Amino acid sequence: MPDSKMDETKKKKKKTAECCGYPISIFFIVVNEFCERFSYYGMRAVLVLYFRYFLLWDDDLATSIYHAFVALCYLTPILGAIIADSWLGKFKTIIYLSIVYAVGQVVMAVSTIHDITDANRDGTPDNFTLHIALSMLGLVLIALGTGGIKPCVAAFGGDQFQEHQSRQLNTFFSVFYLCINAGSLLSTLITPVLRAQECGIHTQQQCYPLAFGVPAALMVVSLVVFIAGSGMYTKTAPEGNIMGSVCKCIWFALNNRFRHRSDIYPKREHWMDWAEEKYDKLLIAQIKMVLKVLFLYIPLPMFWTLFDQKGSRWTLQATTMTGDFGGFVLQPDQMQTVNPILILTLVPIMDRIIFPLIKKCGLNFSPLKRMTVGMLFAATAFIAAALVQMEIDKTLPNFPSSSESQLKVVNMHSESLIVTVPSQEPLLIGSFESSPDYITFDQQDIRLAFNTTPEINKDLSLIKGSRQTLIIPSEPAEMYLKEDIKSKPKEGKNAVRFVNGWTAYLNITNLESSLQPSETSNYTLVSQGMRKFTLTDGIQSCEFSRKFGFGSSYTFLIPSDLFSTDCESIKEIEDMQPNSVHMALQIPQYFLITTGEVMFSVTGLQFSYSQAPKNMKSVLQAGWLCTNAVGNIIVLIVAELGKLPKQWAEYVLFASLLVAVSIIFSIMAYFYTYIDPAEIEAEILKQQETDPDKKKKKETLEMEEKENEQEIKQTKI
Ligand SMILES: N[C@@H](CC(=O)O)C(=O)NCC(=O)O
Repeated sequence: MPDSKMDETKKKKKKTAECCGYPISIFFIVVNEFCERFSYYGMRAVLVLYFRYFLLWDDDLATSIYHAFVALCYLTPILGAIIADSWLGKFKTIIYLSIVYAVGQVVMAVSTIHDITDANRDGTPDNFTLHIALSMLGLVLIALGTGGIKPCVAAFGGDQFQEHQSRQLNTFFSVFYLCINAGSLLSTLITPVLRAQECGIHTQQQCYPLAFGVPAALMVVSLVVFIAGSGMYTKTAPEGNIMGSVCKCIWFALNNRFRHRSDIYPKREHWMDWAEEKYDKLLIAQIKMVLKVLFLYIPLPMFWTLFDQKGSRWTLQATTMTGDFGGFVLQPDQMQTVNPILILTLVPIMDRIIFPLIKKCGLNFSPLKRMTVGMLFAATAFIAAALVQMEIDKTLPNFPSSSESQLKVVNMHSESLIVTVPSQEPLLIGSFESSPDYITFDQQDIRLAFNTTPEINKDLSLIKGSRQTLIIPSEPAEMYLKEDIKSKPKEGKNAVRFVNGWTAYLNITNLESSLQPSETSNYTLVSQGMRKFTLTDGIQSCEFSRKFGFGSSYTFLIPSDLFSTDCESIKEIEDMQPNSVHMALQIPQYFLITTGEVMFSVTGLQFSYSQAPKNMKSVLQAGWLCTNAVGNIIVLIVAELGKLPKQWAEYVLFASLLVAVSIIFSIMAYFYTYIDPAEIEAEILKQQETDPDKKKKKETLEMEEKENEQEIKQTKI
């Protein structure tokens, strides 16, 4: 850093106003972070639902685009860091990219207004392409904004502290993390509630504009708060195209090393020292510091690979559990809020009690050791998840394998039937009853015999890997196969369907279309709790109510005396039992992963700041965030493509991989020596002042740059 600039920064630092030992300016930064994280997590909480139920994408497309968006949010920090460190400085970068971010959120909110293209006023958009284009534009702007400012805000916060405030600096990173999680917790609770409201100009629909609009408003608030603190910040000036210089310097060192590969040249301590002929010692030293830390980051994505599965695999696991806590009911995706709640309690406990206690015991719990222990905690969380999975598996139905087929028989005929099934005892099925459970077949082509007069023999061709029900209507010869669901219904919902034994068509609430006599409806999904269905044939009607748990499936048989019994004669066949393992069993795994997160992530954030040279603080923060992006990409590739047949085995595999990676990381950490970048930089600057070669090197560099420029000009001519 040029001496004049360093003096300028020092002078500015002296002026910062303090409160309880902290610079007042950080108040604006943490409030800004709170609002920004509210905006980000709030939007994320309803994003998949928007894809699924507004844009009507299928599950796979919705989850892939969601993960790709999250990965992009953690890749763009590198762009933000380059802009900040080389061009605009952190302050301006945060302002400009926050504007991009807020615009993105507004575009996103606009894309969710169905009325803008709903010319026929049927409640659904007429021009999906416009909504998709707007939402993709919004998401790209959001990813650019949120990712771009992320490395700058943490580093900018760190810049507000002076040398004598190192204790407060560490506390700042913890408070910063608390704000992230307070924002995330509140928005994850609030935005789904906003979405559940109904709104619209021509027709009332789920209120996505409000669910996306509130995060957009919070982003504007975040920007205003940040600007409000403008007069109080310590702003370090950018130092020109530092990334360009870093790349050129590394390239030169590599080239020079290659040119001098013969043994006749004396070895140098570090390969970067081969840049000494041309580049400043300070720059070389700074690059060495950054490379050392980046090298250490190589194993870290594995932590995020496990951590980020709490939003996917663990939420899916929760859908196979019950969330009835007596006084309140927790939905599977709400289980994720346990993480920020635990962060809000664990960070102060760790900071105030656990870490000081460890220090008092004389143990050196250095940042890298903390991170290793954090990884091990995350691995244990996955072992806990595997144990929970084993408990769940015991209660799951016996679903068919890919080579098997399963069949159930439902008798809507007025008399009992004896059904002869290959390699089974004959089944006696009463009127309006079903066979006790699904029968599994290794073959697809089977022949069934029925004791009707005349006897019926039916050849069936079953679907491999499927569950089917053979419906025998009042006229047995017209029997037909209906495909059943073969996995737990999504999001902890319940799958229900009706078989119409009434003599006329029926309209039933929640069903897509009316049901003809003897027809079986498709499944409709209903949430947990008391649900009411109204059945009507256009003349008569009756109501049928039932309380549902989580993850069950039922076939309701409608008898011919439906209206005379006021719907009470409807018979239920339980195709899939409701979930019985309680979601509370997931708390230990959440506790372990969050403890791991506090040790790993909060420490990593501090470590990345403390070990970075002054002019590359944002770059290292970006490097740290990139580990998260790579982790997300690994989730996409490994977890989505390479599924193991047993979910618990996949959890154990991930836990083992993280243990292996943490061992490698601990070895790398053992050889890492902590540095004080400011001290090293000051030392080199001092040496350089007395170094006669320095001036010469600078002149050579300037001459080479001029020559390059001339060459470029000539080529243009
Ligand atoms: N614990 C997470 C927040 C969450 O998942 O709700 C966290 O702190 N992430 C770090 C971030 O910067 O968002």
